[in-house]
Amino acid sequence: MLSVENLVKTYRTGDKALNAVSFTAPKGQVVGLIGPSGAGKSTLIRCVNRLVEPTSGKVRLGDLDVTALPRGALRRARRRIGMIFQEYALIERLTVMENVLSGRLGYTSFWRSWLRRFPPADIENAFRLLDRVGLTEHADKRADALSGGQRQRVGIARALAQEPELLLVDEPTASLDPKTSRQIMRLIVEICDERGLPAIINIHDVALAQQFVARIIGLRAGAVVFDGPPDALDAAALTRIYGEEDWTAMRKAAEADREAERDEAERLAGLA
Ligand SMILES: Nc1ncnc2c1ncn2[C@@H]1O[C@H](COP(=O)(O)OP(=O)(O)OP(=O)(O)O)[C@@H](O)[C@H]1O
Repeated sequence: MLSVENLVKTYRTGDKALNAVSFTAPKGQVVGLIGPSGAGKSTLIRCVNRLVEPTSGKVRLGDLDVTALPRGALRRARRRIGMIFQEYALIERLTVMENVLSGRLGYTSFWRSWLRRFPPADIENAFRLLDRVGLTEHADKRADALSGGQRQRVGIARALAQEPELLLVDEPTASLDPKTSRQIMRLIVEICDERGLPAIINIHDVALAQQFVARIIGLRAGAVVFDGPPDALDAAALTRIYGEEDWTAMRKAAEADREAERDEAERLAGLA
């Protein structure tokens, strides 16, 4: 379980990015983090693994107080936290398999990893993960030969190779088309459910968050102004989070995407 208590981050510039943020995420729960630009979503994700040092407050992962760890222990603790990024952060010239195995680097001795000799158990596990994300036949391809959706699948498999107890996911679909975005969101949510992994997903696309995650946290100016299931995210809640905006237009765009996908499925069914 992840527990965030009264987290505050004030940057040196005086920007108060987080203002007493508190929530807990039990095992297997995927939390969609939404909010306007500058609301503090990235800061929150980065404070959880202390890529950004919180000014005050606590982050606990199980019985581990992440905020109290000295540097060395923090490095070990970060292995327990998998990250998935918008731009995938793959090593382009390495193969899919090598990228997945790089998730094991924190666990393997320097020389073994330098010689790229990973223990057989790690390699077997990497094959299982590639199978789970649907990339078995691409294991030997270079990362730069893959499509965006395939690259994000590698990013997911690499994060899972760490055997994390928490996933932090930063805009995983921002570079993907709507259909691939839905496939990636579905995959992340299914995997978290299978593994009992809690996750926080920073996501701009409200409709996509509503479609896939069980819980949404809305941030505005560093404070939690909504915390609930997707159904409770009505116009009033959206206005609390984003201010006065035209949500009807956004919803219509999402519905148009879904309709296009249904039409395409019907067309393909007709051809079969
Ligand atoms: N390194 C930094 N130094 C100073 N201020 C920062 C820094 N990073 C972020 N901020 C400020 O903190 C606030 C929150 O920023 P943050 O990037 O966390 O928001 P966000 O919700 O992730 O935005 P976006 O959706 O645009 O990525 C903003 O006012 C931003 O200007």
